[in-house]
Amino acid sequence: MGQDARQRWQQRYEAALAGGKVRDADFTTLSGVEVDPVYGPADEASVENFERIGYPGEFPFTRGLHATGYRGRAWTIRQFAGFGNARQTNERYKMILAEGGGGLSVAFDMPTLMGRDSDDPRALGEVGHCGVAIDTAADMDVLFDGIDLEATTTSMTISGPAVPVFCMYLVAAERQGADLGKLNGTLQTDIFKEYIAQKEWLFAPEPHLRLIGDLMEYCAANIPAYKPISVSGYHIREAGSTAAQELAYTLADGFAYVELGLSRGLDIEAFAPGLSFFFDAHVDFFEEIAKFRAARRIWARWLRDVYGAQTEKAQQLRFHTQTAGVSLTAQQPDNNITRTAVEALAAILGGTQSLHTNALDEVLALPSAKAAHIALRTQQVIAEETGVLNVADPLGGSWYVEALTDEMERQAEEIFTRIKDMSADGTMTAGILRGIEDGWFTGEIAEAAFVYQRALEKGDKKVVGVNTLTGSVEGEEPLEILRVSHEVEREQKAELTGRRQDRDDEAARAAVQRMVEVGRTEANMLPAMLDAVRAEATLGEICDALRAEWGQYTEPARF
Ligand SMILES: C[C@H](C(=O)O)C(=O)SCCNC(=O)CCNC(=O)[C@H](O)C(C)(C)COP(=O)(O)OP(=O)(O)OC[C@H]1O[C@@H](n2cnc3c(N)ncnc32)[C@H](O)[C@@H]1OP(=O)(O)O
Repeated sequence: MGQDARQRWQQRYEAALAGGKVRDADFTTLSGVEVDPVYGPADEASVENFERIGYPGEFPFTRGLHATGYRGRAWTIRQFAGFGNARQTNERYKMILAEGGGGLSVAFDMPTLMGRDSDDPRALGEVGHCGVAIDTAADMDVLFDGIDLEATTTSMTISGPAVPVFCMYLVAAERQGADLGKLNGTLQTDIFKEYIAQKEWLFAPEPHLRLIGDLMEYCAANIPAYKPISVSGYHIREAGSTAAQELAYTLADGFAYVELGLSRGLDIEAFAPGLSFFFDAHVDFFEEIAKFRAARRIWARWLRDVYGAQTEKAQQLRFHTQTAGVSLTAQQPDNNITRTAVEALAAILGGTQSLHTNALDEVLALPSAKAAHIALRTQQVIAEETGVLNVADPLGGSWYVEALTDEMERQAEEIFTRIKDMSADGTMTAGILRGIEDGWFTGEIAEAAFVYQRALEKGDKKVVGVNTLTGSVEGEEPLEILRVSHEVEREQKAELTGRRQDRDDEAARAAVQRMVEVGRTEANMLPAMLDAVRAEATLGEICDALRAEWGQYTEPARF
């Protein structure tokens, strides 16, 4: 790379400028000082292994994906939201978009996340509580009523029943008259992290991975901009892992999806850009920034050197970030605004593409409208007032941040080796599946959580309001909590009964049966699943049919 990395960056930047890809905005400090779009060493040769750092927009992307950084485009403000029924959530989305939110992010309720209908006895008491209840494509129509799906990028956080829910989304877009090939958005789909940390699975890994393979194939062929998998470290971290474990397990899961795509004969240049990532931004500011920078570098290196991706688009790690829910405290909850702001800043300085900031009351309940508003404004204050959009990777070259980035990478590589050592056939996939079966991941995470908890109890690590500076704060008012009425459940069940009555029942059942039959062949299941959804088959009916066919997953017991 040598001395001319800066020149290559300059050419890229100028090309972007000439192409109108740099926003027309004020890029000076508050006091009016002109600042460059990026900074680097005067003499690249004087920095050991400078090519591991480089410039933004160039392999290995340690300093970011784009030569222009946030001067080209700021991160997407994507607030995760959903509660009650589709109508209530639609109103919240319209509020988010009207207030400057850049994209949507759907939170589903627990029955939906588990592939159960709202009238399933197991859903009792849960309908609409931790997210929105979606039973059929008609609910999706209401969820996105008045929101142009072709023009809005939407993320859907669902993994077990991701594929049928995605089919409902496509059908809703189809009914809006959207060109499906132009849709852009993200589906979580990451089943590995369910087995490792979150535990919202439906079937055993094997049939599940087949379905995910079908989804990858379908999207790469038909909806090129869509990201069918959001490989998620967030839940691994929230379960108690360290930053390096979060990084390594997540990237290893990502490698396994690459292996899945390759095993299906898909073109890595076409499907790798559809793998996006989702990380936690915890409260240790510098460690988190280092983690994000290391993530980009490791991914680019492995995609190029191990899996043979040639194009930059296929080597680039794109990620969404959510501030750390586990860092929030029920004690002195107003302090959560401060924690969230610091964590958001870490994500931004780490070069995130998309960001959710938690509401101060999320430790207690779903966000109230006021708390959701403050969380949104937190991102906007950072974006509009602090100057962070002016300079790409402003901490690049900091001795501390570079050393910590190297350390994150070293630890992650060590973990990859341990996972590979568990693999019977040398693939990352076999190592991960073995680690899941043996409870290795859950054991490692539990151990890390234990070490941190002990440090908290000894007072080596501190949390304000919890183990230091405790007690009530003068003038603090009790929080107003959002409560979802049980009425929602009654209404949603009545709605579902009505839909079952209105549809051609025979046609819906036959379509589900056809989908099951396609599943017995090697053909892609998505077209048949789409037909079932068009016939208003419910999520529970589709998932039950697949559960009956493939069996349910039970976690191996571990003591
Ligand atoms: C905890 C909770 C739970 O479990 O309960 C959860 O899981 S919540 C989980 C919630 N999950 C999420 O919200 C996941 C969100 N994920 C995403 O939005 C995506 O996967 C993402 C991370 C790739 C971000 O996508 P995005 O569309 O918002 O942002 P992008 O950065 O891709 O930007 C959009 C377009 O602008 C382009 N672009 C961006 N910046 C620049 C620049 N400086 N110069 C030139 N072009 C640029 C990109 O290449 C892209 O174009 P082009 O498209 O042409 O390349």
